[in-house]
This record gives sequence, structure tokens and C-alpha cells, in this order.
Amino acid sequence: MAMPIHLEGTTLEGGGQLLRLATCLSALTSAPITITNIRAKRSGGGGLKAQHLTSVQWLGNASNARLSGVGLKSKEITFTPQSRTVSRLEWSNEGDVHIKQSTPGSVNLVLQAVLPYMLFANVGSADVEVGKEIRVKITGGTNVSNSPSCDYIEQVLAPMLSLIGIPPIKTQIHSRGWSQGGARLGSVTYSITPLSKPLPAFQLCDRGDVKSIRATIIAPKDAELRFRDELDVMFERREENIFRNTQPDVQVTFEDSMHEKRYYLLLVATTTTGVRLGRDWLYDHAVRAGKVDTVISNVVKKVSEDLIEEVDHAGCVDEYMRDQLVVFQALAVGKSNVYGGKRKEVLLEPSLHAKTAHWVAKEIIDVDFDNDGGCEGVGFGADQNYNTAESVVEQNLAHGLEKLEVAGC
Ligand SMILES: Nc1ncnc2c1ncn2[C@@H]1O[C@H](COP(=O)(O)OP(=O)(O)OP(=O)(O)O)[C@@H](O)[C@H]1O
Repeated sequence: MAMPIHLEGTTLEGGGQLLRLATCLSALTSAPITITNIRAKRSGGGGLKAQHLTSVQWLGNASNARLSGVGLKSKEITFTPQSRTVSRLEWSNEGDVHIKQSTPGSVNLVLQAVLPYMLFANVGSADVEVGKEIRVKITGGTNVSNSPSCDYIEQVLAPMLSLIGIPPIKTQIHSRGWSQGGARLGSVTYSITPLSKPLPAFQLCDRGDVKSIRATIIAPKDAELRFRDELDVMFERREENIFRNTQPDVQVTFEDSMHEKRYYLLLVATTTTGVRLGRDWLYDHAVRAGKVDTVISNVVKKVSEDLIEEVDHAGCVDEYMRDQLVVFQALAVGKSNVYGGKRKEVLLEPSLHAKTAHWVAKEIIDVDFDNDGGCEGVGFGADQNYNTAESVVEQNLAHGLEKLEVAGC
């Protein structure tokens, strides 16, 4: 049997993302891995939290893996996938998957671990019903600090994945789960259509101009007017920083957060080439009586400044999207390019999360990322049943998607 690939869990960012990506790639490729010192630099002693455990166990089941050392707080695990095909087909034929967490761990970090597996596991399998959706219901936190919110998934990640050739992902939030204002469980269903053929290389090189902004406010009902006013004033003042060459187009939606300590704002810019850039904040400081106005103005100030920084660099991905696209570049057929933008004429460095994802992908499937965001993917599944470039393009067109081809990459 092959020796497991050893990954030192404290490398670079050294958080849960390293574990999620490593176990996902291992499950897909059947390469056994051992991860040591998992999250060892994180506060609270590190090791697997419930959210990480859920992801590892689900991927283990799906890929029929032998798991060793896997439990709450484990700092070292070995993940040895046994067979790919049998269990892959088992779950995908069902159509419904329910991943339950008993804590409000981020549902979207669980999604981050399982989504590439769900999309790619059946690539090249002749038995798969093309176009058959998997509905994945995940219980946990829908809005959790330091993780993508369901709103970000729906408004940024899913449209960006469509842009690179992944069949559209639908989001249905049943109830919200929060890490702020008292822990609370929620649930969401994502409808995902697995790829049946390899993902063609994709090019995200031309950002275009910002053509619209969508603001999603979730806050206590009695803060609605104040929040909307604060946003109006900000958009008036920052119009030129955001829209530059285009007519301002702003849409604002409001949802009652049902708790006096839950304030959330997401701003999403959509550009003329279909790129989405998002920044958000789930307010995580104390909300003092009589200080609601300060909270609102802090939230609007921070999120709008963060978004303007993303607009300024002219790249095709926001800070978070950059690391979340790495796995798709690594698995695609041929060279994909993702332009990360410039500051003062110098290419923006990938974030530590992005560098970590590059490192994990290199260790497990031996792909390299260059400084300007290019990566020659392994062409996952291309050596199986369907391996012509034309058939790949046909498949994506059948999903109603166009490949984004932009000159200058
Ligand atoms: N506001 C945000 N919007 C979108 N994505 C986010 C946001 N904040 C963090 N992320 C993404 O969430 C992931 C967080 O990975 P990280 O390793 O920090 O997670 P974790 O499992 O919580 O680990 P740890 O508890 O060890 O920090 C990254 O992919 C990052 O890009």
C-alpha cells in the first residue's frame, strides 16, 4: 500500500482549511494522507472542532476511507480512501444528503470541504445520470465569523463558480444559524449538479467595471431605517470610488436578525464581465445599550472600505474567493488563470489562506501556482472515459454556461 503523504498541520495559515482541502483531494484521488499538529497554533488547544470532524467523517464515508485518530480535538489523523467508485455512486443516486452538526459550526466551511468532492467525484463515470442534482442540507451556523456566510455563497461563490464552468448552485436558507447573539442552529440546502466530464481550464483575467452593488443588511428590525440611511450617505460619498465609469446602481435588502446583538452587512459588486467581489462583517464586538448608531456606522464604514479596496486592485477575485478557487484551478484540464489584482503597480500577494491551498494542492496532486495566478491543473477525470476538449466544452454548454475567455491573461 502507498505510504501516506505527510502534511504538517501548522504550515502557513495552518488552520482548518488545510485539513478540508487535504481530505477532499485525498478522497478524490485516493491518495492516503497523514496530517499532524492539526490547527496546533490556534487558540483553545487546536485539533479538530466539530465542524472539521463533520467534514472529515463525511468525506471518509463517501470515499470509503479508513480513518485513524479521527475524533474531537484530534491533532493527528490518517485518512486512507479505499475505493472511489462504489460509495461515490451510492450517495449521488439518492439525490438527498443531510449533513448534521449539533453546534453552529459554519455550514459553509463544511460545504467548502465537500463541494469539490460532490462536483468531481463522478467525473468520467459512465453510470452517472447527467444533470441529476444532489440536494445537500447542512445544519449548523449560516452566519459565522471568519467563514463565508450563506449570503456570500449565494451572491459571490455560486455566481463565480458558474462563471468558471460549474453548473449553477442554488441556495435555499431554511433558517439562520448564528455565532453572534447566542449560538443558534440553522440550516440551508444547496442544490449541486455534479460534473460528469472534466472541468475545462478557465480564465478570470478581465475584471471590467463595477456595474451594480447589492447590499444585504441583517439587523434588528428597529435598526432598519438607520442602517439604510447610513448606507445611502456612504454610497453618495463613495460613488466615484465604487462606480467610476458607470452609472450607480444600488440595491439594498433588509432582513430582521431577530436579536439585538446580531448585525450583519454584505456588499457585493458585480462587474461588466460578470465578476463578483464581496465583503461582509458579522459584527462581533459588544453591542452596548444606546450605542446602536455607533455599531451601524462602524459596520458600514468597515465593509465599504474593504469593498473599495477590492474594487481598487482591479483583480477578478476578492481576498476570500482567491483561496476558494484554488481547488478548481488544480483539478481543471489545462492552465487556468485567476488575476488577483495590483496595488501600486505591484501584483497583490496571495493571502496566507491562498498560499496554504497552493501548498496542499502541490503536496497531494503536484500542481504549481505561479505568481500571477496561473496553474496547470491535473485535468481530474480526463484520463477516464471522456477526454476530448470538445466534449468538455459541449458538456458545459449543455448546462447553459459559457466559458469565460478573455484576452490578455
Ligand atoms: N468573510 C468571509 N467571507 C468569505 N469567506 C471567508 C470569510 N472569512 C473567511 N473566509 C474563508 O473561510 C475559510 C477559513 O479557513 P480557516 O482555515 O481560517 O478556517 P477554520 O476551519 O475556521 O479554521 P480555524 O478555526 O483553524 O481558523 C477560508 O477559505 C477563507 O477564505
